Amino acid sequence: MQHILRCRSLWRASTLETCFGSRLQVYGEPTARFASTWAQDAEEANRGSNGPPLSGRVHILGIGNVGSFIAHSLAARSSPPPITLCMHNNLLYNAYRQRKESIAVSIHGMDNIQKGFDVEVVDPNGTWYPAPSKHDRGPGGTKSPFFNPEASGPIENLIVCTKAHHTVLAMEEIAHRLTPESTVCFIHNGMGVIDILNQKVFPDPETRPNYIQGVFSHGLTRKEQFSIAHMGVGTTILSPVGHRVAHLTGPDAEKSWAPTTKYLMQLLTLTPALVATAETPAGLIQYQLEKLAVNCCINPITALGECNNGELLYSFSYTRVMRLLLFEISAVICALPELQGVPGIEDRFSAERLRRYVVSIARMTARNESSMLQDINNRRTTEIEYFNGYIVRRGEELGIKCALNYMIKHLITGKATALAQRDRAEVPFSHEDIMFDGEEPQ
Ligand SMILES: CC(C)(CO)C(=O)C(=O)O
Repeated sequence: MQHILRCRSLWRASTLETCFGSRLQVYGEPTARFASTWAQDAEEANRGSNGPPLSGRVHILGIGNVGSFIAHSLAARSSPPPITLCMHNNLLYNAYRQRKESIAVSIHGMDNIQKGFDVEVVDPNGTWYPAPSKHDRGPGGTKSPFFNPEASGPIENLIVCTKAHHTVLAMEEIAHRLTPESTVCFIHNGMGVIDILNQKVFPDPETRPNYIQGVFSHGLTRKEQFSIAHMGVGTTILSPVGHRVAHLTGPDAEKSWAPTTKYLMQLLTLTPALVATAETPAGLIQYQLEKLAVNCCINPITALGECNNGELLYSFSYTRVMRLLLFEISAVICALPELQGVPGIEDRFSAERLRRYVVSIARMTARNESSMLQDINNRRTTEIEYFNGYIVRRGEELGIKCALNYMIKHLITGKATALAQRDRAEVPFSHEDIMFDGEEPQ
């Protein structure tokens, strides 16, 4: 019998299966889609539209751990699309040049290096310029991309991996290059960013780009700038979201997507290293809320207690605090208007089920320092406004008082402020921190 691989639609019964497991089936002939290149995918996504052909280029903004991993994963495909890394200053670009214009991901201690990315850098006036490649610069060539006379043009596909609190600022710098035909895929922890973005950057629904939102759960740690270690295989759950997306499932939903959205969904779900799957908007929000509950408990308690994730499980006091926070979180989630009518919500988001979920994640990541503990220790802004702050805001809308989440939010902001004040009195400002973290100290 001849065994040939054939693909299914982007939609899957369960996002817990892995990308390969679900997508490859032993059937008949290989379909064009599975065997296709990015260029064929771009052509297929554009079929039937009156617009110009798609270039298939993917821009990535926010080249931290997640952004580097996504850029690396796309470049490692058998058919890598053209990729542009968008850098927010010259220091970051120089750091990239020092890394020989490559991104390294280490898996089980073995570095896999990917090259061939294009780069654009924004100047202090907000104009983006393509950085000259190694070949264009020549020996001893110019160090600054700003010498390039040609400003960069419109963007078709943008993946934004900045942290929640940087996203609006970062988008303000690039919004003029996005059109209603563009698609922006947001991947960050926390919730509520798109609402703020719509208020501040894209108030007019007609001119706003299309959005995809992702929930990312791969375990990554940073070795150096543009060099990360992949510690645990997770998933990337994706769904087009926003006012243009029909709340349907299956091929009917795909028909309502813009060509760039179809292309980006196709490209990401067919990038093996991402283990990416397509969900409905209602499905995605449930994954986001589960992750939010984890982040509302593990992140602030470990940041206040200065302990790793596993240590939370061996303290009666910390587990009490977690339980009490989860009562409020569960009450808010179960009352959210966007979830009303979705079957099983009260069971999935009961305080007890969320507690078991949080405990399982704390156990799986026992030796990790949470991202909030790292942010606090490195004097970076925390994501608290988009974790417990989001619960408090949604609770206020629904008439549910979340006093404990409010208190936790202020304990974190208070701690960050006190540490910043202490540092200002004691430690001189260092330019190296900006260069290597890509983030300004608070
Ligand atoms: C799940 C958790 C808490 C793992 O450390 C995380 O996502 C984070 O640190 O932000």
